Formats: sequence, C-alpha cells, structure tokens
Amino acid sequence: MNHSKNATDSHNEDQTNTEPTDAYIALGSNVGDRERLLHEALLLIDRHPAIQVTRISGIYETDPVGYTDQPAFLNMTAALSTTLAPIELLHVLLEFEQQLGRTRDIRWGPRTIDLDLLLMADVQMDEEVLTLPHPRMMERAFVLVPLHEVLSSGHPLQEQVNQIAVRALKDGEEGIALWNTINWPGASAHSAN
Ligand SMILES: Nc1ncnc2c1ncn2[C@@H]1O[C@H](COP(=O)(O)OP(=O)(O)OP(=O)(O)O)[C@@H](O)[C@H]1O
Ligand SMILES: Nc1nc2c(c(=O)[nH]1)N=C(CO)CN2
Repeated sequence: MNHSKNATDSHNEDQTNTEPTDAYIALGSNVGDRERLLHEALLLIDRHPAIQVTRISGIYETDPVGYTDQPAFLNMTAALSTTLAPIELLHVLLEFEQQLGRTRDIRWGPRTIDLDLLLMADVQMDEEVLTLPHPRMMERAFVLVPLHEVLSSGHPLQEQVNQIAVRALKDGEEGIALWNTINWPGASAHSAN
C-alpha cells in the first residue's frame, strides 16, 4: 500500500491523536455480492489517509444470530493502525457503511455491510454512540473465530478469544465455516502488511 498517510493530509485536520493506535474491526454482509462488499469496505478503509489495514482474517460463512430469518452472513475481521481518535474512526466506518448501501430497518437484520469497532488499544468507554470494547463481541463466535486470526500476539484478550474460537470451530455447532480468503496486495497468509 503506497498511500500517503501523513498527519498534514486534509482528512486529518480534526485529528486529536498523532501516534498510530491498533484497532480491530468486524465486517459482516448478508445482502448483495457479499464477498465484493467486504473487499470494497477494506479498500475504502485502507485508502483513508489516516488508516492502514495491517492484517485481515479469512472470510467465514456464518448462520445468522439474533434475528435468524435472514440469509447467511459472510464475516471477517481486520486489524488497523490509525492516528484517528475512536469516535473519528467510528464516524469513518459509519460513512463507509452508507457508501456501500447500508440501510437500518430491522435490528440485527439484513445488511449490505456492517462495520463494527471491536477494540482500540486499551480504550474503555460506555456511551450510546460508541462503546469499547464492543459490548457483544465476546458472545459472538462469528466475531471471535476471525478475530483470533488477527489479534496481535500478547494481546490481553488473546487467550480468551482463542479458547472460544477454537471451541466454536471444533464443536462445529456455531454454523461457521471458512468461505474464502481475500487476495490482498502484499498479503502473506492473511497479513495485509
Ligand atoms: N463499538 C461499536 N461499534 C460500532 N457501532 C457502535 C459501537 N458502540 C456503539 N455503536 C453504535 O451503535 C449504532 C448501531 O450500530 P449497528 O446498526 O451497526 O448495530 P448492529 O450491528 O445492528 O448491532 P450490534 O451493535 O449488536 O452489532 C451505531 O450507529 C453506533 O453509534
Ligand atoms: N452470523 C451473523 N449474525 C449476525 C451478524 C453477523 O455479522 N453475522 N450481525 C448481527 C448484527 O450485528 C446480527 N447477527
């Protein structure tokens, strides 16, 4: 990736944080060309001057959870490095959801793309507009299975995430199966570096 990501870029005028921070996001899609939408979302995110996609997981096909009368999802996760503050990153993700045709009709219902912010360094906050860590992530195998592929070694949640993910894959009861991997330029395995 040869995008300019310096702090003087016009997209960065509101930036409050100049040190890059690790963040983890979950991506989901169950409407339209699901795989293309995930790929488009990653490209939009990586092209943002203050964000770099550093690792991506495989893509998993998953049974719908919560509201079950809807098509299967494709889910994946990505590790990011960003100089944005948490709320700024959330707004960028919400803007990209809009660009990719996201509408909000049924809670937990079908969507072209869902971009959830899971973790951002050791930030903890509990506001309606942004709760970190994501309040439902530890109960969602469709998040934890791909997350265990990209979580940095030594991350405080690594052991817990790995345990749940390995159990979900072994039991085979969570309706999760590896679907594909995205061909990401410069990627070795699932790394986007
Ligand atoms: N960690 C977070 N990541 C993304 N959105 C969040 C987060 N915390 C709070 N929100 C808020 O939740 C709102 C609704 O998000 P969204 O429609 O994607 O929910 P959902 O994906 O249907 O359900 P869930 O939140 O259970 O994943 C967003 O507009 C955002 O302001
Ligand atoms: N399998 C699966 N189920 C879901 C998903 C999702 O991404 N994958 N997202 C939801 C709302 O965030 C609700 N249910």
